Amino acid sequence: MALKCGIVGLPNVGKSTLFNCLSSAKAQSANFPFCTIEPNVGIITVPDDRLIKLAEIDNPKKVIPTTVEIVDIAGLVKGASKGEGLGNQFLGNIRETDAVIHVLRCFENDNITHVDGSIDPVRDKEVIDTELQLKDLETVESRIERLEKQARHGNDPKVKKMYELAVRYKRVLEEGKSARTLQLYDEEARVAKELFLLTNKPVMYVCNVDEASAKNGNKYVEAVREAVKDENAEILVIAAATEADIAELEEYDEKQMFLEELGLDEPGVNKLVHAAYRLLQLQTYFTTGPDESRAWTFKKGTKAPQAAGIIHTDFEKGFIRAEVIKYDNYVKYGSEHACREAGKIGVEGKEYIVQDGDILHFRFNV
Ligand SMILES: Nc1ncnc2c1ncn2[C@@H]1O[C@H](COP(=O)(O)OP(=O)(O)OP(=O)(O)O)[C@@H](O)[C@H]1O
Ligand SMILES: [Mg+2]
Repeated sequence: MALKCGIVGLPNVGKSTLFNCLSSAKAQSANFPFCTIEPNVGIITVPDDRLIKLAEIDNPKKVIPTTVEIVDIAGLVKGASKGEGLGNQFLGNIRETDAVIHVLRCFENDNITHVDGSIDPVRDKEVIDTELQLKDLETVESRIERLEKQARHGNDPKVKKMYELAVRYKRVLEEGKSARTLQLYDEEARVAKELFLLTNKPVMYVCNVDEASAKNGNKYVEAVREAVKDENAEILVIAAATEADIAELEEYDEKQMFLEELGLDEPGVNKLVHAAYRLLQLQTYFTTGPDESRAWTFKKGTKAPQAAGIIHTDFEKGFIRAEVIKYDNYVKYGSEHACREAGKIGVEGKEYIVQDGDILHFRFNV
C-alpha cells in the first residue's frame, strides 16, 4: 500500500533540512539552489503515545511502530512545467506521491540565496501552484484530445464521463485554480483519479521560520495564513534549521531543554509526521500481547477483512471475524482477559469499518 508524501517547494527554502530532521537518513542540504536532484526517500516512524502505553501494559519482547513514507523532492522553478530546471523530472517525482507538503521560506537570512531575490512566501506559493497548474492543464488538454477521438469511434459511457470531467478541470485550471478546488461526488472523484493531476493531491503547508519565530510565527506566516485561508489546508510553523540542530543532539534531556527554550513541547517535525499521516488519510490499529505490541497503518474507511490482510493475506482470505477492544478500555482494564470479563470485546464481521485506535484480534481459518 505504502502511500507517500512529497516535500515540494522552490529551491533553497529548506526542504532537505526539514527532511533531515524527519529521517535518520542524511539528505544533502546546502546553501545553493538545486542541491537535491534525485529524490531522497525516508521511511519515517510515526510517534504514537498509545503504542508506548500498550507496551507498558503488556511488556512485550518487541515494540513495532508504524511508518510513513516521505520523499524530499528537488526544488521547482518558474518554467518547470516547460522543462525549466529539470522541471519534467521533478514534476514526475511529484506525480508519484499521494500528497504534498509545500514548504515556504518564512525566514530572513542574507546568506541564504533566494531564487527570486526576496522573501515572499505568498509569491513563492503562487509560483509553484502556477507551474503545477500549467502542467495539469497540459495533461488535461492532451487527454481531452484523445478522448474526443475515442468518442468518435464508440459510445462508451465511461469515455463520456471522463471527457466531461476533463473539460470541467480544464476550465478550473484556466482560471488559475488548482484541480482540488473542484467539488466532486465520490463516483466522479474515482474517475478523476485516473487523470493523475498534480494539483488534485491533498496539500499542507510548512512555514519554515527562524529560531525566534518557532513558537508564534512571524509576519510571513501571517501572510501565508491569509493567502490560504479558503483552502482548508493545515499550516505548520517549523524552524527547520533549528530542529535539525536538535535532531543532532544525543541526549533526550538535552533535546527537551532545547525545545523548552524555543517554547515547544515537542519537535515541530513530530507534528509534521502526524499531519502527513492525516493528509494521506491514514489511521492506526494495534495488535498487542506478550510477544509484540505493534501499530499497523490502514487507509481510513478500510473494512475488517482488508485490515487483516495488511498483516497477512491469509488473514484476509480466511477471515472469520475481528475481536475489537477500544484503546481506552484496554488501558482501563489492563488486559485482553479483563476486557473479556468486563464484556468490553466487540465481535465484528466483514462489514466492520476499522476505527483509529482499535486493538484487534483476527479470527481466521486457512
Ligand atoms: N529556518 C531556517 N533558517 C535559516 N536557514 C535555514 C533554515 N532552513 C534551512 N536553512 C538553510 O537553507 C539552506 C538550504 O536548505 P536546503 O538544502 O534544505 O534547501 P532545499 O529546499 O532542499 O533546496 P534544494 O531545492 O536546492 O534541494 C541550507 O543552508 C539550510 O541550512
Ligand atoms: Mg533539497
